[in-house]
Amino acid sequence: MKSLTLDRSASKPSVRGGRLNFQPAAALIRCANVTPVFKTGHVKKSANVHNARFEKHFRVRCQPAQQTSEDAVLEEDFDLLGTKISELVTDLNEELKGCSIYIVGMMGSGKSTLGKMLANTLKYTSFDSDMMIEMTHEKKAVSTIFKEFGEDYFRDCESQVLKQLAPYKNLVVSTGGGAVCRPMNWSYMQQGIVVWLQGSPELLARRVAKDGLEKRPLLAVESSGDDLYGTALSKITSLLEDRTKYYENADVVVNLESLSQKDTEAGAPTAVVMYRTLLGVKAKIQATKEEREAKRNFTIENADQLKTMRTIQSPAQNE
Ligand SMILES: Nc1ncnc2c1ncn2[C@@H]1O[C@H](COP(=O)(O)OP(=O)(O)OP(=O)(O)O)[C@@H](O)[C@H]1O
Ligand SMILES: O=C(O)C1=C[C@@H](O)[C@@H](O)[C@H](O)C1
Repeated sequence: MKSLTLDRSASKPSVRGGRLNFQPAAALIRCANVTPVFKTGHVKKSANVHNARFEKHFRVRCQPAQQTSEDAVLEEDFDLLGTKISELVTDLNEELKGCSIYIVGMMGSGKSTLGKMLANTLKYTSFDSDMMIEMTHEKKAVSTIFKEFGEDYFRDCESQVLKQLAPYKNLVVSTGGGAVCRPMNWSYMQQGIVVWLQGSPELLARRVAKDGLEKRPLLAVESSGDDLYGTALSKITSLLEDRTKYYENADVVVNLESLSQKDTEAGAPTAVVMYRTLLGVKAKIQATKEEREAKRNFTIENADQLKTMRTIQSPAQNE
């Protein structure tokens, strides 16, 4: 299989056979001074990695970060919101044990914005996969990389970045909107807790239209005339239809809509989104613990239960 070698000094990335090499991203990670759970290369698995893999098979799917009537109050009262967030963070710092958080969602859902705030709050290190790809490509923008090298190449870079981040703890990683579409990327992201920022196409389109579509190559291609909102809305609607099945694999779903009249257009403020995220992460950890406990305490209580269980025959029985 051909692989990419990205060289900081090369004007164009080269493609050659052999092992994948993505040194520039590794350098960025080293600069951030974060510690890996295990070293890449000779994989010496620590107990934490083993646990992460173990839990992957017993995931509690899509823990929704429920909105409550209290949310509306918190959107109006940021002092109270700050207190609630501090309380949650104190609890979570104990329970997370450094488990990384991966943020997924469509363009404009606020992954980069939330990622920085969340990392700051949890005292984690924030990484933005789009930004890492840009920094390792002579500071070429994502849209330029799409134009010069194509989407497939960009997706390979994205997978490489996620692969390199996977062994590390204490990270908040804001992923690219399309990262969820490659199954391999899930094996990297599921080393941590995956949070989906879910917003309506209308909300997302309003946000990206406000930014302009140029820096989002999948929207810019389709851009027609001055109706940025209409262009964004139709493309986002169709992308979301294709991608929802992938986003639904997330551990936590956070609704971006606002409950307050004044934020209806823009969506819930980032601090509120962070509060919902922390609540969802806490619920996910709790649900995983309960699930594990239930498996540990599993007992056969009556004969009916046996009918629904698969049995494995020993070789002697087969003879
Ligand atoms: N909670 C929020 N309320 C209002 N606007 C927001 C909020 N969060 C982000 N935005 C705005 O939405 C736009 C997109 O945000 P951001 O770049 O963080 O999203 P993203 O999910 O990382 O997007 P992309 O995948 O396209 O890079 C920005 O203009 C940002 O300022
Ligand atoms: O939704 C997508 O496919 C993308 C989202 C951005 O974050 C970038 O990763 C890129 O523009 C592609």
